[in-house]
Amino acid sequence: MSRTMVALDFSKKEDVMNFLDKFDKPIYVKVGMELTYAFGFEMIREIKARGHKIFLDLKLHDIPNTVKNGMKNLAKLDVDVVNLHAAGGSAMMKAAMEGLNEGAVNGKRPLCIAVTQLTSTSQEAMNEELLIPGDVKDVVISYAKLAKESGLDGVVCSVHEARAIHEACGADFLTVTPGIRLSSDSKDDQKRVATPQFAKEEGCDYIVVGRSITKSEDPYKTYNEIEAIMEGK
Ligand SMILES: O=C(O)c1cc(=O)[nH]c(=O)n1[C@@H]1O[C@H](COP(=O)(O)O)[C@@H](O)[C@H]1O
Repeated sequence: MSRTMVALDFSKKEDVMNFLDKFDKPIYVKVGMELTYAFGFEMIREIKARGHKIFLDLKLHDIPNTVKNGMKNLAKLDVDVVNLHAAGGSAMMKAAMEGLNEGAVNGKRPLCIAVTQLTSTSQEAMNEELLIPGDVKDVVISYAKLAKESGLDGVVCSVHEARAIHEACGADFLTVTPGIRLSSDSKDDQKRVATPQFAKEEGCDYIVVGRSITKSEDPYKTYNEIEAIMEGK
């Protein structure tokens, strides 16, 4: 199965389906706020029916009881991965895992990963706007440790932190890395970016790629080129 999760950040349902029509084998896709808020969970069922794996990226962040019950309902969708913000703290993350276990379908719950610091957050913004002192890498590692202690399966981080997270939390602790750009691409709103090649070298388990694939001239070709790098072919 693919190590490239394609962010399906499309505004029209037909664009999603046209994109998926190009693939004759299952891939990993990420469904986020844009699609879910526009089309609801029906979209999840349609994508699942085509055999694709789904990372449902709704980044929960609320009081523990609310997150627990929200996660219980997300688990019932039988998606492969869900996420939350580590900034919600250990009580929230532990509650999320309880909810996921309660909602598990046939004894199988989705994997749960914690967003550490968004890849659109720069060192300066973290220190000066969010008032979190220190080095962004150290903060990401400490959030990753908290997520691990809270029973989560991994984190969302930038490529630049993935190696240190594996060293601190173990090789099995998943690192899922957005902020991926080809060397010719614009960074857009992302700050902590890296190429697929560097992600592969740093041992990232999965990369999340949106615009570099979906806005490329030939998305199918670009996907295959990126996936070949991740698979080391
Ligand atoms: O949780 C995420 O997926 C996520 C976390 C993060 O720190 N940064 C980040 O970009 N993402 C998501 O990854 C995707 C990146 O899209 P592109 O910048 O177009 O490749 C978007 O759907 C974001 O919502």
